[in-house]
Amino acid sequence: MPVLPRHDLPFAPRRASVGLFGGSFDPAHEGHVHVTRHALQRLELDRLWWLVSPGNPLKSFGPAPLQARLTQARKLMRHPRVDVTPVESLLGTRYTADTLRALMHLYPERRFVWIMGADNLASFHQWDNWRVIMESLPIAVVARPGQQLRALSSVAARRYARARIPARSAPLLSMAQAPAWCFLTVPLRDISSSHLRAQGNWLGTGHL
Ligand SMILES: Nc1ncnc2c1ncn2[C@@H]1O[C@H](COP(=O)(O)OP(=O)(O)OP(=O)(O)O)[C@@H](O)[C@H]1O
Ligand SMILES: O=C(O)c1ccc[n+]([C@@H]2O[C@H](COP(=O)([O-])O)[C@@H](O)[C@H]2O)c1
Repeated sequence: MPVLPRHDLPFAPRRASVGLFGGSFDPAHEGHVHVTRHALQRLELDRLWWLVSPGNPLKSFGPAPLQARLTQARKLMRHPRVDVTPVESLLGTRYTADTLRALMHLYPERRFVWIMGADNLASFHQWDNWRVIMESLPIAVVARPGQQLRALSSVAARRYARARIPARSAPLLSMAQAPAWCFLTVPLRDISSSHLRAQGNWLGTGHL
């Protein structure tokens, strides 16, 4: 994996709360934007970074080229507090646990929160070092159509049931000691990258 110059890493002031929203974004869509806007607001975040992944380690097929996904995602996600970044390429990491360890080392005193859709909580126990992730930083899980039951009955949700905080306390999540997680019920958006790819709307060129 190419390791790019680290001076391209995003900025966050010390003590800032920063949401980390990892994904393939192949392509990015309105569902991602929707999650981002709700997370910024409900978690009262100072910044939110999209971590456009070199490739999900659990997916057998590779995504479109990173540069094309970044270009398309940056056109779609425009917000003064959001950065769309290839952090994992810059750091040379692929697994989330490694990425988080590197970010926490590079950005001391920031309050990171991991953000993911409910489908990812359902399969979270298959991630590399998932318990280390759970115990490293607070996590916000955002509702996704058809995923609520799977997510809330998942291995991770059950194992960390006592670490769940109520949604009304979401503004406190970035200050909570891990393990701590919260399920955010938001208006549902039934949209996915796989659906857009199946429709042939995304050719992986950076344009939709
Ligand atoms: N419509 C949506 N509602 C809530 N969360 C979503 C939605 N779409 C994507 N996410 C979340 O965004 C993150 C990145 O997702 P990803 O880039 O894989 O998009 P996707 O639509 O799930 O892609 P694919 O269909 O290829 O699996 C994941 O945490 C995922 O759960
Ligand atoms: O670290 C892992 O084992 C791992 C396994 C599956 C997914 N992830 C991360 O989860 C995020 C969402 O992935 P995806 O492909 O569903 O968009 C993205 O940042 C991936 O790198 C991480």
